Amino acid sequence: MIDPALMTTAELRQALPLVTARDLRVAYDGGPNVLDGVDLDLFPGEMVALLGSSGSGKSTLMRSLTGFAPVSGGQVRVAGHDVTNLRRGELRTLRSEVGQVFQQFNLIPRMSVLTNVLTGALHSAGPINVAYGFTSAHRKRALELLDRVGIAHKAKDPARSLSGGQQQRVAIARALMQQPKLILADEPVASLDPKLADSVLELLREIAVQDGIPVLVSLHVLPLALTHTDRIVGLRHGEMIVSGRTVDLDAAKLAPLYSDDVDHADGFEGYTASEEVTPNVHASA
Ligand SMILES: Nc1ncnc2c1ncn2[C@@H]1O[C@H](COP(=O)(O)OP(=O)(O)OP(=O)(O)O)[C@@H](O)[C@H]1O
Repeated sequence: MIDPALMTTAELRQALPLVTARDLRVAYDGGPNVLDGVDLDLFPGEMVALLGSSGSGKSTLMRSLTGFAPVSGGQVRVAGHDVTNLRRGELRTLRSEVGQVFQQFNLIPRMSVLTNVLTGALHSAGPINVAYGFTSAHRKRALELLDRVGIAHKAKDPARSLSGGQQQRVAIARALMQQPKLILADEPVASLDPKLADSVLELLREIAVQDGIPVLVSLHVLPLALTHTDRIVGLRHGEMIVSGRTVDLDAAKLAPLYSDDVDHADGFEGYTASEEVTPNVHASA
């Protein structure tokens, strides 16, 4: 290991996790733990897949990182915030620092693409008039981000007129508008065909690397996780039973995540990491 005293500030920043969860437990309404002793580190610049069958706790884990889950034990730190013990007003700051991308894009359909991206600024700017309250600097930045995600030419179009892949790019630009320290993407490609899914995940990975932030992405399609991420963590019944570098993992090593999931179990038969698409696995997305 390199002596920390010899590292530059930038190197130190890369080496420190932006997110740490230790022995994290979550229980809804006094029920059983749906997350049970989860440990997680997320480092700047890496794209990490979160896998697990339906109900294993993927969304709950993401919600725990933004203070939306009823944590019953353990610790969570995100970008310097102690999420389980936030000071007054700190929750808003935390949420403004975490960009979120969802399966259904969550755009305002009748508003323009540009306005949708601008709404990303509301997290830090507070309640301002959506139509007239943005500064020219906001608009300039939103247009730059649309250019970055490849759809600046659609800026004036209503969001509803865009394809699914384009809408997800708008949602990513909106998340970037927050200048996030972390991006959480909850099944961001589950509504897209495989080719668009590849391109959206490539974009997210590029952002992780170029902006030096962690991107945590939950996925249902194993080949996508094996192709597009640096690390994979996997939940089963709320416990993290897989955690490793993607290059060290394959479908066989990930199979225990889905051992009681009939759809995925079928999808593993004859699957190797080099196959681009496993129909049964895709069918369940
Ligand atoms: N608001 C809630 N109230 C009570 N139980 C909940 C709530 N949200 C989730 N759960 C339960 O917590 C467990 C984990 O759910 P979660 O949505 O985190 O799983 P998931 O892995 O994201 O599933 P999926 O892949 O289907 O989205 C499930 O048993 C679910 O029923």
